[in-house]
Amino acid sequence: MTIPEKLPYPDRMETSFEGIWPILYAFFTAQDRLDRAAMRRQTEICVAGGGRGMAVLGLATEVAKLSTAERRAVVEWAAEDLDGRIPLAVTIFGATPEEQSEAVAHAAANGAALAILQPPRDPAMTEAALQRFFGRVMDRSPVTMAIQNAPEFLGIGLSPPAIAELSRRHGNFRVLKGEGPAVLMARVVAETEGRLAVFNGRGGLELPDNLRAGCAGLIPAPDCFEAQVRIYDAMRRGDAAEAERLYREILPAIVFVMQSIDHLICYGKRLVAARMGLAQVHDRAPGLAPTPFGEAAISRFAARLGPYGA
Ligand SMILES: N[C@@H](CC=O)C(=O)O
Repeated sequence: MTIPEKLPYPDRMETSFEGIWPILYAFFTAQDRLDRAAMRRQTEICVAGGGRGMAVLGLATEVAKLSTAERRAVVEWAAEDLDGRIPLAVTIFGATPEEQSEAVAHAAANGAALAILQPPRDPAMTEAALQRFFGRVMDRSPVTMAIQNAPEFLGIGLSPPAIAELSRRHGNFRVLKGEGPAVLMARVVAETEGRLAVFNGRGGLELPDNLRAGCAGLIPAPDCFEAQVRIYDAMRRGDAAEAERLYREILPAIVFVMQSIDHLICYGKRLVAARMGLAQVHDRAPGLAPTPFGEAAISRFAARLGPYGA
């Protein structure tokens, strides 16, 4: 795909980047193909449960295990299923700026409001080289840009001052998707001086404290995102006591699931499947195999959370 210098897509700057934007898991069939029906069902759940937006192709979507054709299918299905009801954010995966620019153009052509650049999986890359890499993709992008900063999960990332510098250099870099403690998010918020809407992930760990730190919202997997929408709303109307009460209810499930990304993919996906009424989960290798103990825990959490409303 050729990337035109200036792309004819509409200005999407009006999207308000705040609130809870659940990110889809990748569900597979017994034949190891993406499960179209389960992907559609997740989108319906995200809309019905009050997602302010929806995201695809992050760590929860197992982006690194998908082929280019599968990544494109996930974006196209999400756009088709959302049908403009809430905005779509697409995580961008690729080893070179050119590959990432092609994925950004594809996301934009499918109406994405936000493209979230994941660093290339090259832990040897210096911070300055990573800034240049992101900058090259940002300069050619027709959509609002974010980066996913998850050094603990990806082995590569930017420090708060480097994020701030990148945001000063590139006016279309307006959102940060972090995966880190609330204390770190507070630093990023302070250093970027209001230029970025800062989201955290990590399944929603520390949600009330993330909001106190100045985060605009959260990009969690859908495990218990409707409760996170209620927590977000309670914090925004100043009812911290209610937010903390709701947070205490979901915290055991979040802690259980969010032990690592492999754990999230194995058990978080099973929690969503149980809540959706999906009888079986087919894992794509390589990945963590569930144990009977883990599956029993997921059944307990699913019973406590109940089926999704949609
Ligand atoms: N933000 C994560 C999910 C967990 O919070 C992602 O990128 O998938």
